[in-house]
Amino acid sequence: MNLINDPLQLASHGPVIPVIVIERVQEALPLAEALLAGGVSVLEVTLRTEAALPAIAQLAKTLPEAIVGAGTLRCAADAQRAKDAGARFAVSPGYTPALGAACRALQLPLLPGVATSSEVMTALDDGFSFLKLFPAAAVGGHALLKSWASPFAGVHFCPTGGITPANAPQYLQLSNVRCVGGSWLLPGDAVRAGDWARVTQLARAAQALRPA
Ligand SMILES: O=C(O)C(=O)C[C@H](O)[C@H](O)COP(=O)(O)O
Repeated sequence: MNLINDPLQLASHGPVIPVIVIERVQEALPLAEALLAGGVSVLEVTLRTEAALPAIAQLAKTLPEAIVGAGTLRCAADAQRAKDAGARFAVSPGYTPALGAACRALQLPLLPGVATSSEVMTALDDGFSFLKLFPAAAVGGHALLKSWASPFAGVHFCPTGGITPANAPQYLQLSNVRCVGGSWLLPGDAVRAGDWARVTQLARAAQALRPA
C-alpha cells in the first residue's frame, strides 16, 4: 500500500475511520486490538492528549497489521512529532499550506480538514484531493457534500464530526464520500471500564455499514 502517492487507499480498508482519544497509554493496546478484532485497521489517534504520541509509538511498533495515524495536527511541529512517533498518516481539523508542506517533506500522507469551498481550493492547489469535511454536521453535512460533488468533481471526502451509525449510510451513499470518521466506536464508559468486547462489537457493526 502506497499511502504517500494515494492517500485514498486509507478508505479502502472499511467505511469508518475511528477517531481515537487516548487518555492513558496503557489503554492503547487493548483498545487497538479490540478495533482490529472487529475488522477496523485504520486508526486515527488524535494528538489531543499527553498519551497520544507514546500510544502511537507503541501501536506502530507492536501492531504491524494496524495502520496507525495521528489526528488533530495543527502545525508543522505536530507533523514532525507524528512522524517521529511512527504515524503512517496524518489528519488535520483544518488546512494550512505550511502543514501541507511539512507533511509532504516528511512523506507523511495527510488527510486535511476543510469546511469551505475556498479551503477545498487551497488544498487542491497544494495537491490534496482526499479531504476531511470537518466538523461535517455543523458546516452543512450531507447537503454541503452534495452541492460540492459537481464543482469539485474528482475530490473525495471523509466527513467527520457529528457522524453516527444512523446517518453514516446516507453520507456513504454520496458519490464524493469514500469513508466517514467518527468517535462512536470508542464510548468513554466502555474504554474506562475496559469493555473491549463492546468496542469490538461497535467496530464490527461499523465495518458492516453500507451506503443507504
Ligand atoms: O481532533 C480532531 O482532529 C478531530 O478530528 C475531531 C474529531 O473528528 C471529532 O471530534 C469527531 O467527531 P465526533 O465523531 O462527532 O465525536
